[in-house]
Amino acid sequence: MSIKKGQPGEQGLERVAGASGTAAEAAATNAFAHSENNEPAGLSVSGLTYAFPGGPPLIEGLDLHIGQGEFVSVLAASGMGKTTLFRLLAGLLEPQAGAITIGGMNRKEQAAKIGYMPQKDCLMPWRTVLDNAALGMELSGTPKKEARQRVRELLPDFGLAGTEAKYPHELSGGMRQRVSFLRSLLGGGELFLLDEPFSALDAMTRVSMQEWLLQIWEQHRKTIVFITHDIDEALLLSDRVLVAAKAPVAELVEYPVALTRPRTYETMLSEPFVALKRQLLGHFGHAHTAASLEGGSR
Ligand SMILES: Nc1ncnc2c1ncn2[C@@H]1O[C@H](COP(=O)(O)OP(=O)(O)OP(=O)(O)O)[C@@H](O)[C@H]1O
Repeated sequence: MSIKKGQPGEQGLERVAGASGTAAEAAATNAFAHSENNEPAGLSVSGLTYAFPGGPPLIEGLDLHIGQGEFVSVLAASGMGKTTLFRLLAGLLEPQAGAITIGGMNRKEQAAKIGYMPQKDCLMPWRTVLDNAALGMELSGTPKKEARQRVRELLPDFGLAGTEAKYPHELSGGMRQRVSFLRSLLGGGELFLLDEPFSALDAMTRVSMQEWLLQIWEQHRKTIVFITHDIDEALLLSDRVLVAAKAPVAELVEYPVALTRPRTYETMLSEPFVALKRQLLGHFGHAHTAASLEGGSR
């Protein structure tokens, strides 16, 4: 099974977003855009099937393609198997059937390109920000001095200026997530699987992290697959939102998000944004909420 289109969009919302010309151009001129073997990091999944031992299938015959440089969110009800899908993509679980390729190559050969970020960051508590962030580069063979220099150059972009000698326990949740992201990026990460990375953050920090992630993505144009329960977050960030229709997950319904970029929090107040939100609320059966967004008080 494959991705199917969501309900027809409102006026101006039909453009199928994806690895656009601008994304490709950005990739061509960006030092981060390709890792050493110069393969792009589009993700393809075909016939993916998984069940936990003794359990019913959670994912059955799923096909999926995410283009190089795309930002795609996955929305689904709790327990549908989003984290399981990510763990399969990251190679932490083995599917019973199906293939996963990255840049046309088997996922296993591309493991170094995958940055999997679970909800809780996995920083090493005994390492400073500088040493945590440099770890990815060091593991991929870059001399320590050079890795540290690269980290120092990028700390300000990641909102981490002045933190290089700090330890994880001295940082806020948002700062820890940014160190973790920087480590993956510098380690050659091309495809980022972000599993509700902001869910543990307070509302204000979450907003600034969303804006920060958009800015970093626009600079570096990595491929990002993002799990969230939050429709606003999915729409603000993504080129496409994929919704799991029913269990087992055999197909994902696609909602292209053709809102202009760069996007900021103001975008969420715009009419096209609200129109898309109405569609998604409708998808999840919140007909009353969707109707009230139309201005009615039914
Ligand atoms: N190790 C495991 N063994 C058996 N069943 C599991 C295991 N891990 C998860 N499950 C089950 O698989 C289903 C999908 O879990 P998963 O964590 O992928 O869902 P999810 O969509 O990410 O949920 P949430 O949005 O609540 O995080 C759930 O019913 C869960 O109980």
